[in-house]
Amino acid sequence: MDSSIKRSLTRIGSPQPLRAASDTLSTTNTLTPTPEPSKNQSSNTASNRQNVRVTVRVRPPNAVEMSRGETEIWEVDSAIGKVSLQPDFTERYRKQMSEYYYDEVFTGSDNKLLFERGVRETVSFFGNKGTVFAYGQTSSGKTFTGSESQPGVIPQAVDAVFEYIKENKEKEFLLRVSYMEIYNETVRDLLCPETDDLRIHEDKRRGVYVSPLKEVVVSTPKQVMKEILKGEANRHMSSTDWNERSSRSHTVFQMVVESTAKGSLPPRSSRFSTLGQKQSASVSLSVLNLIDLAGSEKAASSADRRKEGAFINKSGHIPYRDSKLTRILQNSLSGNARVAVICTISPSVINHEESQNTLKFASRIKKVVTRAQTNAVMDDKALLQKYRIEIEELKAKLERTNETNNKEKESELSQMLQQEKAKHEEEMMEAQLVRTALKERIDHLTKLILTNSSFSANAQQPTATRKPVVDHTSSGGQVSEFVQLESQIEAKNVTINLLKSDVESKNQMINKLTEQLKAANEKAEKSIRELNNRLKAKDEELKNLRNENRELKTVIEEQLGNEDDGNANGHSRSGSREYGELSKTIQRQRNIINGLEEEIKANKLIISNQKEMLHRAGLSQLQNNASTNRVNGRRMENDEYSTLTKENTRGNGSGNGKSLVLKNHCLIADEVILIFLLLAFSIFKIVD
Ligand SMILES: Nc1ncnc2c1ncn2[C@@H]1O[C@H](COP(=O)(O)OP(=O)(O)OP(=O)(O)O)[C@@H](O)[C@H]1O
Repeated sequence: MDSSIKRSLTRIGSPQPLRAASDTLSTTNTLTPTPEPSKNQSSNTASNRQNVRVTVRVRPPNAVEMSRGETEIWEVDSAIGKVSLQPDFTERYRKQMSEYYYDEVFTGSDNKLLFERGVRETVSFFGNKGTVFAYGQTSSGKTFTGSESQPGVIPQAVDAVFEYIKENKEKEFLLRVSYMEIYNETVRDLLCPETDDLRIHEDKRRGVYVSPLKEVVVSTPKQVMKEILKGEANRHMSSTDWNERSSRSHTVFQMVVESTAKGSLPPRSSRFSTLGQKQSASVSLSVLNLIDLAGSEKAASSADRRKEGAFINKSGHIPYRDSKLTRILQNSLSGNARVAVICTISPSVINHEESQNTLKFASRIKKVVTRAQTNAVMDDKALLQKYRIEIEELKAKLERTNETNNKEKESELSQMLQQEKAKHEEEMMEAQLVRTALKERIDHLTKLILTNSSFSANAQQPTATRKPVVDHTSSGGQVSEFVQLESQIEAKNVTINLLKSDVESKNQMINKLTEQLKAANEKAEKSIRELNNRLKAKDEELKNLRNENRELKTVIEEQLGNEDDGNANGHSRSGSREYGELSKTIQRQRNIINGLEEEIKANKLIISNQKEMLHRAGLSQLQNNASTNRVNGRRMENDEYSTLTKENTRGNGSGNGKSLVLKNHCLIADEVILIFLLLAFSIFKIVD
């Protein structure tokens, strides 16, 4: 357990307030000294009069004390509750008291025994207020007594509360915890340090209380310890020197236990009387205070600390009448409260004076009698009741809401159900329609598609007499027909896809051939153009020669006419020579013309041959396309292909995949033919 937690619940101030405490105690109305302190006095008194239970523990010598060889000066007799000076020291300290009696005295380290004998009764006294103090000088063993390690008093006290709750099955409980610090007369909320201005209030019902103070509802011991840790952390954060501060501040950790008999809350209907006055259930409040009082032993070290110590002295007096702590603890120290004080002392001679002061304080406080009364409250502020009432009210509200809404909900629900039903029926109808439409469509498609695979088998049968694919005579048959049709459609789709890919490859091939044909056509056109040009040139040449011939002929004829005249005039010889030359020239030209004509003829023949070649090349390609239809390695029979072609050309317009394929084939073939026709036409045009 964190030492800070231990401190928070075990640290109690030094013996210095004792003198004042005894003075104050004797003057209080609620806390009155008993005449004879004796062992177990509390249990010997009347049942409603309880002493403050005082336990004294003399711790064993610690390692330092032993190493120094310090002498132990105190003796303990647990059987009679006596703490006394060793006989060797009675003379030395003769001015001091030499023996004291308490409810319980201990030495050693048994925290369990100490709790059982010294504290449990106070903690378990439900219906009242219990306050546990630890008191002693520094290093006397307060932390050890309170710590978790053994475990100490604090965890055992918390466990005891929960044990009690567990055992009391006929009751219901609500636990809330708070943690506050009083430093320089200012109250701080350690569970909510940001809260300012915490004030002490008092009213007849609740007595003295601090507000606004955060109270955390807890349900396990672990949660309680967690809140203690949280509070300690806040205490640390608010101090630059925690040790110093802790010796000057008081802390009060408070557990409020609300309890009521199960089912004791009046029913909702009877909570209001006929006069309209609200009735309350009886809720018992138990309060357990775990107090860490400021120490004062360190304050004597300087003037300032003395001043501080004086303040603490003033605060440390029971009942702290004029201080905040006094007021806060007023309820817990008044008549119906139980107080357990654990005083710790060192065994060492060196601490003799401090130990004497502690023992004196313990003696005086032992004389205080508190009047224990059952703290039954009729308190609307009790959380348990508030929660119960809230739960009841919420239940009632829920009931009312249920009642008023039930009919509406019912009609809403039935309306919704009807709407759902109608919607469902509509959907069913739609589904049926879709199903029928699908079936019709499947039938239709099946008829169309089946033609491909069953053509060969049913080719000779008229469509009307073809065998049905499935038996439609039973509903089971319809389902299987449906399945069959679907599988057939699937198969057709596969075929269609294959055909499509085949068409694609064919298209590619045709494109390639078209490219080749185009190139060949261009080449042929070029050579034809060249030949044409040459023919034109020859024609021109021929034409010129003919003209020349004609002119020569005219000249010859003229000359022949002149020769006749010349013979008469003596020029016949020279005339016949010119004639002979002209004749030769004409002959030569005739030969040239003949040659040219031969050449033209030969060229025309070449052109004609080229046209024929191109034409044949186109046709043979087309034939190849038609005869080498292959689908994924499956050669398609020519008759099948032609059947498909025929089917396609019949043009049923159904839009099925196969028809498209066939159309595609025909289109391609048509394109090729058209190309060749255009080619041929252009060639002929050129030639012509
Ligand atoms: N009953 C005991 N049995 C064994 N050891 C003890 C006992 N009481 C105290 N001690 C040891 O003595 C030393 C001082 O005790 P502790 O820290 O509890 O004193 P304290 O009163 O809390 O001191 P402070 O006021 O300075 O915090 C510790 O080492 C502790 O373990």
